[in-house]
Amino acid sequence: MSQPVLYLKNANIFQDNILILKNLDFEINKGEFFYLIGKTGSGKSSLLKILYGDLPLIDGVGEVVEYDLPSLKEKQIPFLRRKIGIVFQDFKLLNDRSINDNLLFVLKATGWKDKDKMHSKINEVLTKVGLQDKGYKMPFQLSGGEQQRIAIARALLNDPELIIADEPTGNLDPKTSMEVMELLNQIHKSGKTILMATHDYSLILKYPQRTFKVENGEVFEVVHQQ
Ligand SMILES: Nc1ncnc2c1ncn2[C@@H]1O[C@H](COP(=O)(O)OP(=O)(O)OP(=O)(O)O)[C@@H](O)[C@H]1O
Repeated sequence: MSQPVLYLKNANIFQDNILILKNLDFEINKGEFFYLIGKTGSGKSSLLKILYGDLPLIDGVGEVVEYDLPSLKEKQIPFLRRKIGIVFQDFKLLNDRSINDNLLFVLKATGWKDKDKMHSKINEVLTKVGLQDKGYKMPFQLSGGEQQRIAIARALLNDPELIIADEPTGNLDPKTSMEVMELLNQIHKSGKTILMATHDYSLILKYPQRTFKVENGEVFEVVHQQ
């Protein structure tokens, strides 16, 4: 039987006491790949923030990777984030250190201690994204597409149950966007659950997956025409 990695029921999402999304009701099962589409300002990021604990769920019920959202405590958030890999539009790499040190920083911050295990994990995730020979470089020495692949490698470090990608191709040219999509697809095929927000319909047409649309404060599933 399929198992939900996340669900929201009767959820209303607020930013600064303003209702942004109402009556959300959806679930994502293990191994699925979902898009969240919608115009700028429609509320995609707000919805994702609820899911990774950056915004509290104050109205409605929901669970993400076995964490109950309405009762989520501040001190649980780092543990929730270990089970979720998050990829942002602007990569969010630390520019004052090498790629290896960026990855090492995350491992240490999430409780890893054994040096050999950390090095082999870094090698494993860099190999997954095809950048095993770039670990010694500084982020600014890499192209935008390479930086995003490093950000995806970073998201994989703790073997997350869910990957949340917020406009991961938003800063990339069309060709590089396709390369990042190929990589996300490959990661999906390896068994990961992915939820990706985008406003780029051409990506969805090229890589069709189940799609939720955010519009006029509501979220509903879009049925693709075959
Ligand atoms: N921290 C905040 N405080 C108050 N209002 C906010 C905050 N963040 C977002 N909003 C408002 O919430 C609404 C939804 O924003 P959100 O960032 O979720 O949209 P989005 O669909 O992700 O758009 P984008 O693609 O531009 O990020 C917008 O009207 C925005 O102005």
